[in-house]
Amino acid sequence: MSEQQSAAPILTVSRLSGRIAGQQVVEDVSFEVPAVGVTALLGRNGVGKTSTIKSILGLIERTGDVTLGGVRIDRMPTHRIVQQGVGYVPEDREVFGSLTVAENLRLAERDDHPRRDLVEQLFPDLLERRAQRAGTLSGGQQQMVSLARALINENRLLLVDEPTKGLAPRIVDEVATALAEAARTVPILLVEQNLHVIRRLAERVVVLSGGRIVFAGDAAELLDDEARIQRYLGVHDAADPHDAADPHDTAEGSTR
Ligand SMILES: Nc1ncnc2c1ncn2[C@@H]1O[C@H](COP(=O)(O)OP(=O)(O)OP(=O)(O)O)[C@@H](O)[C@H]1O
Repeated sequence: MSEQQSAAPILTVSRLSGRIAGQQVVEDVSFEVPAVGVTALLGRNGVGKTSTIKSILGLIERTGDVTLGGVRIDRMPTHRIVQQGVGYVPEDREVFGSLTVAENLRLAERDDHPRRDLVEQLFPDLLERRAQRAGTLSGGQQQMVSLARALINENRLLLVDEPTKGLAPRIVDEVATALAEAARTVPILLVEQNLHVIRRLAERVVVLSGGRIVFAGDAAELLDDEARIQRYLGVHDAADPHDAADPHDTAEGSTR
């Protein structure tokens, strides 16, 4: 077992279930996230990855035990979970489109000493675009804003949901590089479909299938097993590392 995996978990999820509009979307799921590195949460479309993240955050009705650094958070409202040090980068980015990049970042600042230097170092492009309205940024740039909003505070864990979805290959690489840098400062639970990105970033993977965890362990062990990848994810680990990406990186990232 690697040193990283032997570290005490930062997040423990035990018998977690989640419901949306009375329908069970997460069923009795248990897994751990180590206190260092990237853990990828994988599974076919619609299996409940986003709903698992939302259940952890209390964004949907849930039951089960969730502990952060040994402290139960499953009875807390979302804002208290965030105050405990859980950063969230949602699937649809959710930047404020009519506000500037700088305003988006300022609104996210929670700490007395926001980590502006880190954000500027990780995302120099955002520094140049600080006066630009976020709604006019490309999808990749909006993803950087969303990541920067989570990184500006000192968090104990980041929950990052499909950060490369719909981005062009070059932008996928940039987002992956930013995540790799971020992972040096904070553990990350990452929902991601792009196997190339998972291979690059994740030390550990947790796979959801049929409502259950069917694999939890070394990323390399799963990624080197073509038959299991096909069975669990329904995809090949294709030679073209970017085959999951949309060829267009447009300014269509969601805004509000
Ligand atoms: N707001 C909602 N109302 C009703 N059903 C929902 C809602 N959101 C999600 N679901 C259902 O919950 C199930 C799990 O969805 P979820 O988005 O968690 O899956 P996922 O694994 O993240 O999928 P994907 O990889 O496609 O993003 C799906 O069957 C989905 O249709």
